[in-house]
Amino acid sequence: MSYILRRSSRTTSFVRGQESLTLVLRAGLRTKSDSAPLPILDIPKSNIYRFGDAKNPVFHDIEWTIQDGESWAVVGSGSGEKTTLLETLIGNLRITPPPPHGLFPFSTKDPHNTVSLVSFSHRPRASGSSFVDYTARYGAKWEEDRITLRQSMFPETLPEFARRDNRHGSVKEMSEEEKASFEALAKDLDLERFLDLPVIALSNGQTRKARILKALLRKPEMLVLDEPLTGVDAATRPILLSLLHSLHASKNPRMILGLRNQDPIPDWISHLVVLKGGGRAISGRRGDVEGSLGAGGHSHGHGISHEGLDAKERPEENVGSGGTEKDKERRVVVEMRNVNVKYDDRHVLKDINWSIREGDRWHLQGPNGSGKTTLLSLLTGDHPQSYTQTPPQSHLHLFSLPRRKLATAVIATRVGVVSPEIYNAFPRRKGMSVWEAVGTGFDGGFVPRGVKGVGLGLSGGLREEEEVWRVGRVREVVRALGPSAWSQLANSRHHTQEELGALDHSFSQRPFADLSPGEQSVVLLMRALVGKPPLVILDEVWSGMDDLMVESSRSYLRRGGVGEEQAVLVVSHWEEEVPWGVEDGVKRMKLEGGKGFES
Ligand SMILES: Nc1ncnc2c1ncn2[C@@H]1O[C@H](COP(=O)(O)OP(=O)(O)OP(=O)(O)O)[C@@H](O)[C@H]1O
Repeated sequence: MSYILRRSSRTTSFVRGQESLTLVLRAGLRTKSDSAPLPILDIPKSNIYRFGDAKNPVFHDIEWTIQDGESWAVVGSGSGEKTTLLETLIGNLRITPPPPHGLFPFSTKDPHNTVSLVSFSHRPRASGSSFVDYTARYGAKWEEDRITLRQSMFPETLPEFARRDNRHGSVKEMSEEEKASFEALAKDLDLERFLDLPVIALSNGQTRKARILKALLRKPEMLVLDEPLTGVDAATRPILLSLLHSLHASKNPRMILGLRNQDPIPDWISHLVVLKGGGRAISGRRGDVEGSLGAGGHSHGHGISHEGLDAKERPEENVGSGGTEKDKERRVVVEMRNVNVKYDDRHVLKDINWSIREGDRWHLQGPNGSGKTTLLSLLTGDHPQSYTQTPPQSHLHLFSLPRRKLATAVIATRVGVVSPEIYNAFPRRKGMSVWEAVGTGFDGGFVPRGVKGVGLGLSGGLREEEEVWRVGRVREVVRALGPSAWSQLANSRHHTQEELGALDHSFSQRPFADLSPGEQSVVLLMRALVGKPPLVILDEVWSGMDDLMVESSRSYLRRGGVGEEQAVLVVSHWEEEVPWGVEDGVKRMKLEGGKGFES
């Protein structure tokens, strides 16, 4: 059976008082002695609201019941609605009217301990207004940076200074049996060999698996995993899915998965909630609702042109690399010869040889932990070992100069980066507008500078001509990648170019910190492109974006958003995420066992 859940015209009639989360979850809790089998999850026809907003339901007429033995996934475009619905399960939103038998009728536990949510759909936000130093992992300096994965899992083993701040959660001391099951799970997740490494040293994929392991240690009755496959390499995906299946089958714990439209749905999923956008959803048996997948959010050709993509040439800023290189054809942007990175006895990159030329389109591939992020940190000059690649053993040239002859601040102006690290580190400072966030891209910093919010250049002041060019560029990227290309409003009816321009302009004035994760990802893409840097690095660039954002950004990149004089390096575990295909001349650099293989 399937249900169509749609926007109600009489939404206010559903609004009740501001019940506390616990009351909502506990309401009418039945005991195990009742004769009918208790559903696992029970949301009878309800609206769902954010706390503090009793007028505008996020979801309308939601009906979602999970019976014992069923296996559910919630599928949606981008992270927005999917993550919000999943957050409802941990009490972050208000269900009205409240479920009469509690949200989880099967559980007699305190509802707060029934369910854990681990979300990979977008990266955790930086803690606040300050910048987070993501380069710390390349040369852990602080005591806190040395805490190992094992210590973070078993707080009783933490050194005294770390126990005090309680940042590592409150996992209770475990029995020998529990410890054995932990070791087995760590082995299944291929985390065993990383248990005694500093947490900060783990790669993105390793960190994600560690978060699942940590959630399992808390022994929830239900584990909700939002996009568990994001950032996981192709070989690990089936292993991870099979582990999740066996845990779910043994009800230890039960699972609900959140998946993106484009993710493959595991065979063992029997039921789906398909989010349709605008607070609507279809739920039911997989066979009944699967046909509607992908129908929402995949609108094409909504008549939006991306005019003015060909920015006039950027005036050359004198950064010590000579001014004539632009005239030379297919200049070498990066040159690596026998590049190595080691941490004590861990040899992460071995004799890498790689030349990146202007106009190149590269797909950097490799399993989790193979060294992709480490390699990128050499290109951005963030890694201390970028300085030690010196002749005769090795050689690292960036923009035709030995790395040590280029200040890191100069490199930052020449490499535009989107990455999980930048997303995490970027400050969510109160009052920083989208315009200013984009404008930080010119100088590669994290703090808006200059009266016009387009930076001050390396010398601390801009020539008028450069300032005019920068202001024009911010306008241009906001116009090309802004909401006129992807918002529901822009797609709801025909708009004039003027109206679309106004929509983008008002977006550029919004506080960056108030944007959804998908919108923030788009803005950080604008930031990476705004200065037309000779090298653009797009590492997990689509993370958190919804389908229309991905579609419009891909199309922009392919249609002149990056010029032929720019080199682009895309890092992704999914071939189809690379905006260019082999027919466009995309080359591959694959890292495996520390070595690089070009194809
Ligand atoms: N400071 C460190 N000390 C020891 N090992 C480290 C340190 N920093 C990183 N590593 C190890 O280097 C390896 C490469 O990490 P890196 O983050 O470059 O991998 P990756 O290919 O980007 O992985 P993913 O796809 O998961 O993001 C990992 O095994 C990681 O644990």
